[in-house]
Amino acid sequence: MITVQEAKTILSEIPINRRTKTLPIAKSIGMFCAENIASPISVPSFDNSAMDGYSLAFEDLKSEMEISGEIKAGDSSMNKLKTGTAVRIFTGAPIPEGADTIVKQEIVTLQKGKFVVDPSQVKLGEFVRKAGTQCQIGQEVLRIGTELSSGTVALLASLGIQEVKVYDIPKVGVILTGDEVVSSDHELQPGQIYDANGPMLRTVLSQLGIDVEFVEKVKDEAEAVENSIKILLEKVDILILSGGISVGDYDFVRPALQNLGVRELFYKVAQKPGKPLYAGTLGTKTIFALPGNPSSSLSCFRIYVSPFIRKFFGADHAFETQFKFPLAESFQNDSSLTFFFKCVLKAGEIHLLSGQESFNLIAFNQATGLVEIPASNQKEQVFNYYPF
Ligand SMILES: Nc1nc2c(c(=O)[nH]1)N[C@H]1C(S)=C(S)[C@@H](COP(=O)(O)OP(=O)(O)OC[C@H]3O[C@@H](n4cnc5c(N)ncnc54)[C@H](O)[C@@H]3O)O[C@H]1N2
Ligand code: MOO
Repeated sequence: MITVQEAKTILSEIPINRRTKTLPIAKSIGMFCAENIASPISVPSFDNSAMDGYSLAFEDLKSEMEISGEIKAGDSSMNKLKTGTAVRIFTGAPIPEGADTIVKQEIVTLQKGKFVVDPSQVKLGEFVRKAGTQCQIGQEVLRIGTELSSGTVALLASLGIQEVKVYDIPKVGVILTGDEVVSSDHELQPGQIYDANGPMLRTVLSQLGIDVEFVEKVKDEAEAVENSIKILLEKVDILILSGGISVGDYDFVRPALQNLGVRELFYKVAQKPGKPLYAGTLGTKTIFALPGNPSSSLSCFRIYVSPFIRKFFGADHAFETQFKFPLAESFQNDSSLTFFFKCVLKAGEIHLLSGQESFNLIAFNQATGLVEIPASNQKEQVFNYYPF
């Protein structure tokens, strides 16, 4: 049995053949950039005013000056300042040739059509947005591997860039096992349970932007499980199985994967829930078998599968935990397993929820995320937190 960290390391080292595609920038949020982008223009492309006010040449500044014209945003930048005068100007408008300073209108009074100011309040070069201050033509503005955000869309749009090359999302297949599991449009017969993992996996995958085209329910029979895996593996990059990975007589998933030549990366992680987690590869394909208990499935998805999918997308540090918080009340984990507890993060502290059993989903409904409590936690002050 391996540790949580060992499992993460193994998964983070699986080589990935990323595909790329080109998307309109507005559809690229959450994807990762697959190209370095240099700016095709300088921004701003011309010196312009950061304030509504008056533009002038600082060396000609006097307490009273003639106003020789007006420039508004969108006017041509070919205006030339008449020496010794001020020009009315608005935010974003091009600074006229010969001017180097903007005086904001709040400190100016107009007397008989003239501009009147206290010169001691004006600074050379103030409120001028110089050409190229955001970026120069040819300057690298986006690097490969950057996650695209609404901020990125604004940046690229400001440069006149309409499309961006990103890493493509993986094709994902899901196979549900368990003869007792039925969908919610059936009436429950004795011994049956409703399928929680199917809708849950569809939803968490769709949150990642992935359509699961192939959700199959397979019979708990060795041949059926093997066939189903074989067919689906041909179509997908990542295959997720739910259930049938433990040691019972009807747990056919692991032998089926072995028969199909899947290379086992690990089976069983020293954690609760989700101890019987399996991961393997076949060529460029990665296979996860999640333990059937819904809580174990969701927990393993969040801790291992979701980062792996994000790595496929282009997130190079997807397995690094970003958040650490203290527990509101101390908890001693005396077992040899790492616990992933459903919890609520509130005011910077983690509150553990009651009802942590693997079959119990009540706490999942209330949880904002999972907290990782390592085995024999003696000295930890803060704990890894995985938001949903
Ligand atoms: N002798 C042992 N038995 C078990 C061990 C063990 O180490 N030794 N581990 C236990 C742990 S921990 C877990 S977790 C489960 C994992 O078992 P499987 O992956 O084989 O899952 P199943 O047996 O198929 O199902 C477990 C449980 O979950 C329910 N289930 C399955 N699929 C769904 C679904 N789609 N929606 C809702 N619920 C589902 C299923 O009915 C079972 O109750 O093994 C323990 N046993
Ligand atoms: O670890 Mo199992 O996932 O406890 O129920």
